[in-house]
Amino acid sequence: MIENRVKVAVRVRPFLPHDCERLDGKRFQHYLETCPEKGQLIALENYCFTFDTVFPLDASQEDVFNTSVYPLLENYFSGCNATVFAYGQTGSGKTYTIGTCDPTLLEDYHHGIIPQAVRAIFKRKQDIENINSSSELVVMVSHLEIYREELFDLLNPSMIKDLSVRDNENGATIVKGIHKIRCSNYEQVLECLRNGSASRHTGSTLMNAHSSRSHSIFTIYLEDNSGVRRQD
Ligand SMILES: Nc1ncnc2c1ncn2[C@@H]1O[C@H](COP(=O)(O)OP(=O)(O)OP(=O)(O)O)[C@@H](O)[C@H]1O
Repeated sequence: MIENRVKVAVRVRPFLPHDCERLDGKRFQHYLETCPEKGQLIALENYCFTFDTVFPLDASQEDVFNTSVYPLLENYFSGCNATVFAYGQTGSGKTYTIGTCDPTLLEDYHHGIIPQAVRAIFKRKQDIENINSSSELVVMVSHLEIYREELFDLLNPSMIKDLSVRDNENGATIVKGIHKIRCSNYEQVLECLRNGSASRHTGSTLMNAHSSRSHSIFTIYLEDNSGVRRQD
């Protein structure tokens, strides 16, 4: 049986203090019920939907990372691409879960997918280098924003006009002209994430006072410059 390569995980964010204010004294009621054991979400007590994973309401950032993202690192270190993307209405918790907010302002417990993935990548890179001293793994990052159909290089804001989406000779879709920054440690990647996120278009919506009004793609590239194809 071929395993489905696209996996869908559902996270329902808990009620927050500002939700209570909006309810104006009315009783709390979640119209969604989660049933993590069966991977099901029940809406309005009647409609049942099944997904690869449904997280319990109290799932931590670490639970989400360990279940949905950590397993991808194995293939990532073997040279495969992996994408994690968050989809949902404004205020539903995409930014929080992906972790593009500045992690230095947050307790470790709130660190989202990107900071946790970066930590795991550098740890794994170090382990490989300890075993094999000729190993030369290079980490680079880019940060792209798509806003009103236009591309913005968040790590090089002055280069607005020169970006274009193309297929390369291997059939992969690339963003021509995007600036990649080489990073040697967790802190350097996080600085790129912080700087890029600060340049994003934001606004406020009825559901979220600090709403991202665009899509952003933070890419972590891993290059093996030792010339040896990795088997692990
Ligand atoms: N699982 C969670 N636990 C605690 N707080 C959360 C959780 N998910 C989201 N939040 C909080 O909810 C608020 C809205 O979340 P967030 O900004 O991530 O939404 P969003 O989907 O990115 O919205 P937008 O599309 O408008 O940018 C934030 O204050 C965030 O800290």
